[in-house]
Amino acid sequence: MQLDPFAPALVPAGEFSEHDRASVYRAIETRRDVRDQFLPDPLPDDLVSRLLGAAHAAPSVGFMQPWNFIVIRDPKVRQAAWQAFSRANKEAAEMFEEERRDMYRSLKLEGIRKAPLSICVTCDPDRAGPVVIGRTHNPRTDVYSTVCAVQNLWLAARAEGIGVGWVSIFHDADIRELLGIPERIEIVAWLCVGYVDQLYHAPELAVKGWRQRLPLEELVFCDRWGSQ
Ligand SMILES: Cc1cc2c(cc1C)N(C[C@H](O)[C@H](O)[C@H](O)COP(=O)(O)O)c1[nH]c(=O)[nH]c(=O)c1N2
Repeated sequence: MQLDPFAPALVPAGEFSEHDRASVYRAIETRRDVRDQFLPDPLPDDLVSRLLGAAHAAPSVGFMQPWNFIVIRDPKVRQAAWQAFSRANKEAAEMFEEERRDMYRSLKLEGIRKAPLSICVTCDPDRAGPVVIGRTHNPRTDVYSTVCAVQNLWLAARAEGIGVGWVSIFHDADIRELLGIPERIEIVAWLCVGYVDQLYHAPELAVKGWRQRLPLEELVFCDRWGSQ
């Protein structure tokens, strides 16, 4: 898309009404990682386009826009992804200390088959050539940018009544093979996406006693690492 050369480059920032502002914070505060609450209703194409548009509006290093979105509806592909998850999840359980293992196994950590749609988000490190503004001294900023796209999608989905669940318990090679992703492309996220009518009031891992939200004051330093 070409920019209109006659349009003013700077426009008034505009104000958010109190209601607008509250809506943004409400989306942020009530966004949840969804695993089991997905409804089977299919997502209309225009809705999916809006979510992808929100993702594509994310900031990116040097305006690199390194993302791709693989939209997966085929139940056979989702079934195969679930099998890959199951294999990795069995291995994952073994990595936790014995006292935590049973609890880990009791957690639901994906909604791959229940959600009618999955979106695999990838990062192309070569999208903007070998030298990119802002990435010259930290090559990982391409992935950071892609994660910003995921978060935009997640928040837009919340406002649309759509739940999103991020699944990362996979062997990279399994997903690469399943979706035909070339080696040079980085797999960033597998997102389960679907309508929801109920959400946990707090992170499910907190509700289930796995881990609680940390006090913000402990995470904020003044002027120097460790100084509060
Ligand atoms: C990079 C990354 C990877 C994962 C996640 C998140 C992120 C950011 N989360 C979701 C995670 O558990 C969740 O965000 C936290 O527990 C906080 O809960 P809310 O997102 O606030 O509901 C997640 N959840 C899950 O059930 N299975 C998973 O494999 C993953 N993987």
